[in-house]
Amino acid sequence: MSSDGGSNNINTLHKTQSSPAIENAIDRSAPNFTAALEKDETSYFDTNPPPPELEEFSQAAEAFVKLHCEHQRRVVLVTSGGTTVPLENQTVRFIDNFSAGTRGATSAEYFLEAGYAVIFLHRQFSLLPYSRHYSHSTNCFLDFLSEAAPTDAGSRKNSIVAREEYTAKMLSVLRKYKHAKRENLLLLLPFTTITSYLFLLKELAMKMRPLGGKALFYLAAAVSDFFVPRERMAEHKIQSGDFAEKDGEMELINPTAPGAGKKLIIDLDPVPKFLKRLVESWAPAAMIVSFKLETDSKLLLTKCRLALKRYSHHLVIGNLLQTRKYEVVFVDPESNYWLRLPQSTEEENGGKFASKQDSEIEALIVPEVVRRHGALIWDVVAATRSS
Ligand SMILES: CC(C)(COP(=O)(O)O)[C@@H](O)C(=O)NCCC(=O)N[C@@H](CSSC[C@H](N)C(=O)O)C(=O)O
Repeated sequence: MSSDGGSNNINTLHKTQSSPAIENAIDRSAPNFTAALEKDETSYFDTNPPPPELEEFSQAAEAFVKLHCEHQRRVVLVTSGGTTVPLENQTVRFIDNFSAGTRGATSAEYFLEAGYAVIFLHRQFSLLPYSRHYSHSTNCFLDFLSEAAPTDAGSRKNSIVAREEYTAKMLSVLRKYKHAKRENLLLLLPFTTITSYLFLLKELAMKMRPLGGKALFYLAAAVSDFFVPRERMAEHKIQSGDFAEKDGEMELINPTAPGAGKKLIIDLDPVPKFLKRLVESWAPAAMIVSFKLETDSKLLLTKCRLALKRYSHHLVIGNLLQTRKYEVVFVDPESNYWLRLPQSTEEENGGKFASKQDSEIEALIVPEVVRRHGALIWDVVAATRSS
């Protein structure tokens, strides 16, 4: 990947998808993306620093799991938002993975309504359950308030109705949020970098072991596939020119030499594919659901099936970047089928324009995941009774 003055803009990439730049972007000589083995796990966690908050979050998760074990409650770890790949140790630049956090935050609300306790491992400052309705919203609540009292009766009535509708919805969200906090049903744990995410995912999985089959992993976070190993990480901000000390001052070397405004060539290593370690070692009794994000519809099903084969977990939910808000595909070892929101049109709504979809796709996704999790728990109970 190079950033040489914008020649890699989206249009150029789209027209020349098979350009040399794209072909050479990935080192095909390296072995294919294989699932991480125990040695990869040891190597990664021994050579990368844990996040400073690891111990604090581990203790919070342990207390949270203990409380819900006592209540025989199911606990879901929802991961949400994108992980970053820092380019410098004192980070000024980083590579980010796309995710607003809508999938995770919305799903967490539906899991809470289904009676789960939720550990919400999320990208810092991304959308959160309940506050998502207002925190990043484009239709700011201030738009519903007017500085001056409306003059005519009609405007007065519309303004009151709008305020009442808005207040009613806000009260409903507020009551659910307050209940979740009062009953300690929602634990919010933030991450930023890919390394922090992986340390926390492993630690939380270990802390969730007492739940046995009542633990569910719902991996909606957009996880980096590449990173800069510590030994190749620049300590300070990467400079576009070279500097040297002269008479106690730092001076720019050859400011006019060719290549003075140098290209930035980034050399990334693949992130070990830890999903296999989660399935086999970190959370062997839990149900594990991962999401697969693609932009090319021709690839989606194949990539979902490849993930299932590679990681041997229970379910992959596939989605396309451009349609992720209203359709997903459930892929398990036996079958695959689509869940789609009804697409409302102006006519169907009696001429009253409705948004492209009338509800949230998570209202379909989460109940189906909950059903499958219940069936899995029952299978284990039945097997235990018959043995
Ligand atoms: C990110 C979105 C699309 C939601 O978007 P927002 O609502 O805006 O937040 C989510 O639905 C999704 O596909 N999440 C998963 C995306 C992802 O990175 N999936 C990985 C697989 S799961 S991460 C697995 C990890 N790399 C490993 O193998 O260890 C992939 O597609 O490759």
